[in-house]
Amino acid sequence: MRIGFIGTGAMAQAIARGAVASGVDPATLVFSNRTATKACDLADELGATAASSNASLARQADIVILAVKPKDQRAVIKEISPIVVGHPDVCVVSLAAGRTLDQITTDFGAGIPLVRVMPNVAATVGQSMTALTAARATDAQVAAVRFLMDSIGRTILIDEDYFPVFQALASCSPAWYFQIVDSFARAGLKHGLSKDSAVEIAAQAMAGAAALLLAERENGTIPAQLIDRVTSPGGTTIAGLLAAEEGGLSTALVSAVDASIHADSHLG
Ligand SMILES: NC(=O)C1=CN([C@@H]2O[C@H](COP(=O)(O)OP(=O)(O)OC[C@H]3O[C@@H](n4cnc5c(N)ncnc54)[C@H](OP(=O)(O)O)[C@@H]3O)[C@@H](O)[C@H]2O)C=CC1
Ligand SMILES: O=C(O)[C@@H]1CCC=N1
Repeated sequence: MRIGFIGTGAMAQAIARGAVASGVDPATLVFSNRTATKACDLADELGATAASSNASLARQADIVILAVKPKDQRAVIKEISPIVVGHPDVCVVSLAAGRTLDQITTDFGAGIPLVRVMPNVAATVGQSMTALTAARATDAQVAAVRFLMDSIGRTILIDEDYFPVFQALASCSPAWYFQIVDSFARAGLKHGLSKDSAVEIAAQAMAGAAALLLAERENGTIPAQLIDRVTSPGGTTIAGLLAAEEGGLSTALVSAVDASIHADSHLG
């Protein structure tokens, strides 16, 4: 099975490197990119192939991954639809935020096998949380795409209706977590730490908290129980937690998710 990536930016690079690291034969990967040298460089790095055009790539691949920005997707679909339509053995995968299966199907002008995927930036370090949903793809095609995404982190199959909220919680939230760490680092700076140390300290605390939560979740533990484990009576954590809530922490995060869902509805 040959896998083609149209667009070799941050996401395509992460997925392709993850796939090769987890044992996918690089000879089965083919790349094309608007700036062709980028596709060639990635192909050289991995021992894969660069295609001379998006159309040439579509002729070679069983799975065609559209890894371009949402605004560039329609132009790519125009180039490849004459090749892909009418070949149900070819499955198209979209990474684009805000573009629904229906919108993509309309752009192709026919009901081709489609998988919509939403990874996140932590794919670069094999720690993505990735959602998948499909239309008309066979179980084998969905399984092949999921196998690929499993190589960059955790995956979940969800109904497409939940993509906007998933995207906020998993794909936008890394930027919000970076902002939170940056804010903690400023607090560290205020109290005499170097910014660099404060970033390391806050980021490791965040990573440790996430690892603990995911491990304990297996036993049914919920975040509130872990909060109770950290907060001593009359102690420092409860003082800080209440101050953060007074500053609107919970409502600010819910508003962030609402704003992201609203923005998503205007992307397609
Ligand atoms: N970044 C993220 O955190 C996430 C991104 N996504 C989605 O993933 C997709 C890719 O995002 P990302 O990797 O960050 O984007 P990048 O900007 O890093 O990469 C996009 C690539 O597409 C190439 N490109 C643009 N137009 C064409 C074209 N007509 N033909 C071939 N290649 C083209 C660009 O080429 P050039 O080198 O010439 O610029 C660039 O290399 C987007 O749809 C985004 O919504 C989803 C979840 C998270
Ligand atoms: O900001 C964006 O639109 C994309 C979608 C998810 C992460 N980045």
